[in-house]
Amino acid sequence: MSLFFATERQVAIAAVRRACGLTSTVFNKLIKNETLTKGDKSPVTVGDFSAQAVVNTILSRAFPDDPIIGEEDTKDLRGDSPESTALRSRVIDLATESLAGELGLGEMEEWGLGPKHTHTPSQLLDAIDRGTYSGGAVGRMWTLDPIDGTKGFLRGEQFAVCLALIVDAKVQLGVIGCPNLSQDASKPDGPKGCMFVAVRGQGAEQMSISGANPAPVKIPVFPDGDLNMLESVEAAHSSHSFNDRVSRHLGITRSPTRMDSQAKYCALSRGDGGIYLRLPGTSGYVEKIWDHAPGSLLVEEAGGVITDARGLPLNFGLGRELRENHGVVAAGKFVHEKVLAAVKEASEEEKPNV
Ligand SMILES: Nc1ncnc2c1ncn2[C@@H]1O[C@H](COP(=O)(O)O)[C@@H](O)[C@H]1OP(=O)(O)O
Ligand SMILES: [Mg+2]
Ligand SMILES: [Mg+2]
Ligand SMILES: [Mg+2]
Repeated sequence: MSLFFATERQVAIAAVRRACGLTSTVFNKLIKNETLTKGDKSPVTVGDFSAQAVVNTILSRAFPDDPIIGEEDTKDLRGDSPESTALRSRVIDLATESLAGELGLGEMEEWGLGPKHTHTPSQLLDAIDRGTYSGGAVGRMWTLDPIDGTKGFLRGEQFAVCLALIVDAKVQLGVIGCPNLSQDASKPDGPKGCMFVAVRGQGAEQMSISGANPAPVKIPVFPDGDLNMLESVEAAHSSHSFNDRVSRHLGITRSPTRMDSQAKYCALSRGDGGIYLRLPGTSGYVEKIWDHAPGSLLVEEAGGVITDARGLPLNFGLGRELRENHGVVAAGKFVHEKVLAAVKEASEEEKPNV
């Protein structure tokens, strides 16, 4: 096997693993005033901020020249109000505790990481703000969603820690940690917590969050009548009624599986759902690159196809947003074209969706 991106893969797995551990700690201890509502009305918790501090600290030590496009920034943490001060100190404590753990990376010492190294509060806040890079079509850059599906996280349902390496607008590596996803889809009450790792040209695999039981994932060929749709829980994030219409065109009778976050891409990659469809609602929200970069590579490396609703490739080279894309259609390679045709038919019936 080619060893392209071997170090990046190892570091990204270690960083996502650490952040997954942190999110579980936060969930068990989250108190009411540790959640804020951002300008776009979406929630953000101490978990989102501290997970971004941890992942960005690890990435910046291992790859000091790589810029990072992360979802969060410290605007709400740097103020002097009692709320900001309390939030800031919780974020710093959580990140400090998480970074003090063993990372299992050979170069840890050399990079100034691991149990022997401390990080000052201002270094941790600056690490969060390493995520403010504006992106673009040229060069290496990481993109991070420290908690994708914050609403799912708060409900105790699906969420994901999502990290990808983009080089010249192409996703080369993607790691998604899903602490609440069943390791075996056929045993929903069995052990939970999986990580999905994809490297371009090297395939996709699932493992436990600790790295145990790695196994390749592949989208199966679904017999007709066995397909089903994966979609958001939040109706405001994508149109459920449009998906129903597409399902009718495809003759799908099974009810959709609703799940928060990029866990949907993970489910698709292992055949736990045949189609992921995400058409914009009416709010004018533009999708962000960190919400699709690792998931898109996972789907491709698992043998699937991903485009927008018009059949165009997702363009990760236009900055922080997928500005020129319209929705997302992901499915196995034998199904994708049929889904696009059904989306077209459905949208002709239901302007103004596409
Ligand atoms: N109005 C919106 N429309 C679409 N997606 C949104 C909107 N607000 C937030 N999101 C983002 O959509 C993703 C989750 O959607 P879903 O779970 O439905 O797939 C998350 O990345 C979430 O951000 P966040 O990372 O803050 O949770
Ligand atoms: Mg958010
Ligand atoms: Mg997020
Ligand atoms: Mg997100």
